[in-house]
Amino acid sequence: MKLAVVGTGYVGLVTGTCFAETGNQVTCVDIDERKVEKLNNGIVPIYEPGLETLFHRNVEEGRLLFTTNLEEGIKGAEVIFLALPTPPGEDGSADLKYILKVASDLGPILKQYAVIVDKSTVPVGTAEKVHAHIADNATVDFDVVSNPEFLREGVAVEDFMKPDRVVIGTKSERAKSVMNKLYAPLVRQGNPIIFMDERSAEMTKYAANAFLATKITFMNEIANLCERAGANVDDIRRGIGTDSRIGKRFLFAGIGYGGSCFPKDVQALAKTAQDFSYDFRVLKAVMDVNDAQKTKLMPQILNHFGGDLKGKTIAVWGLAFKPYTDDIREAPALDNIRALVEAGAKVTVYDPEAMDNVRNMIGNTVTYAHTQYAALDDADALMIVTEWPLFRTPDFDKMNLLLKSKVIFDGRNVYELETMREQGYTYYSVGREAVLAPVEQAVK
Ligand SMILES: NC(=O)c1ccc[n+]([C@@H]2O[C@H](COP(=O)([O-])OP(=O)(O)OC[C@H]3O[C@@H](n4cnc5c(N)ncnc54)[C@H](O)[C@@H]3O)[C@@H](O)[C@H]2O)c1
Ligand SMILES: O=c1ccn([C@@H]2O[C@H](COP(=O)(O)OP(=O)(O)O[C@H]3O[C@H](CO)[C@@H](O)[C@H](O)[C@H]3O)[C@@H](O)[C@H]2O)c(=O)[nH]1
Repeated sequence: MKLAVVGTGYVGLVTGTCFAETGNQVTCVDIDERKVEKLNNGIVPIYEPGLETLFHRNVEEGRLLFTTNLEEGIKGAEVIFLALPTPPGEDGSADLKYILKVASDLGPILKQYAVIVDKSTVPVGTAEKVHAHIADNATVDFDVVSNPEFLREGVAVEDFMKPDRVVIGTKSERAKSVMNKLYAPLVRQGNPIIFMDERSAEMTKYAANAFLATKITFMNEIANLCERAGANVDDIRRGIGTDSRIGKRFLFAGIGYGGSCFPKDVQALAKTAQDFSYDFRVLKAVMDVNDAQKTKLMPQILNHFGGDLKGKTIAVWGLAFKPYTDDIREAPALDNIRALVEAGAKVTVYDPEAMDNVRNMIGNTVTYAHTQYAALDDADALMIVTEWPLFRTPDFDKMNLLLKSKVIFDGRNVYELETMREQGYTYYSVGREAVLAPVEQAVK
């Protein structure tokens, strides 16, 4: 099939590349000239395991093209995906200006029937608005379909190629048959295409993200209670995750969820509820708890150093909002760096992928280390914010030589308490007892 993807951000690039991989002819359109130039020069602007290989294969074989010209990009396309940003507006609602602008632009340049697909995360009623904006000046027949995307950054290619399910919102039989044909190679593993109306599809996406954010937040609250009650949240995770009604995934307590989706989508769903005069109390609590959770280690850090971080150096391992991505949108690392600097600390950071993005955002507020160990040189403590695999099995001998004092504040429960005891560390984590090094115990 001939496809167009408008917007070559995370979702657009993965959508375009993966559909090219399943044999379609794809043209991706973006208004960002520099991005399109990079893509045309073979540079993939995001870090996503597995994407580059697919990208290069499909570009070389001529199935994946990039342009800044919308009219040229959609020429002959049977399906046009809108993978455009929907950032939070001032009131928390999803800002539809990018989508509706492209919808208006599409009207006069559509030359034959096409299925226009909302791939972006958009509030209930958006498909109708997109339809109206295109219809304003269209001369041909078209359908607007809601097809929300559930991929996770870092495993986006796998999520896209082997989706748990594909949700398609449309009442048009013609559009259904086009979408069925397009997705057939991806759902052959037995995972379903679930058809529904547009509004339900739009709401499904927000319900999924809000549910997962709530699940994490619930565990974070259990963790906070565990610390007070002397229980271990990791044991509780194993204890409840084995119940198939609860499930093992997304039960990891830590210093809050971040990223480009959960924070904005929970907020947008709360705003939708407000628009329909519904008081969605659970969502308000989720946002509140997550805001506080992000810097929950700060009181312990301040307390450990006697209330003041002046003259102290704190090493931070991990900046991306989660491992396997360079994305720092709403990353808890940023909140913690701000809090550490405000408390007077000198901060040295290391992340395998996200350093350039942080440098572009906060410049020289912090020192950037070349390796995880260089970050520890002369530091008074280590803070772990993102659970990159290389932080899990470090060379403790090396660490012990570099750190000024053996203190770790771990926001992602990367180490076993026993390991920390054996290594002689003072170790604070989330939802588990604090481990105090022998010398610390003597002081207390
Ligand atoms: N990032 C994710 O993991 C993820 C997963 C599922 C769903 N989503 C949703 O998908 C949507 C896109 O997210 P993203 O992270 O890919 O966004 P992004 O901000 O990374 O990329 C959006 C792209 O759209 C381009 N653009 C803006 N206006 C344009 C126009 N008029 N014409 C052509 N291109 C234009 C931008 O230049 C940018 O490259 C959002 O609604 C998001 O909530 C994101
Ligand atoms: O047990 C867990 C799982 C995740 N997180 C945090 O939750 C955030 C989001 O993680 P994840 O969901 O893996 O990343 P995203 O790439 O943001 O993906 C989410 O948001 C996307 C955009 O809407 C959806 O498509 C995905 O299905 C949805 O998982 C990160 O900060 C994680 O550290 C936890 O704290 N504990």
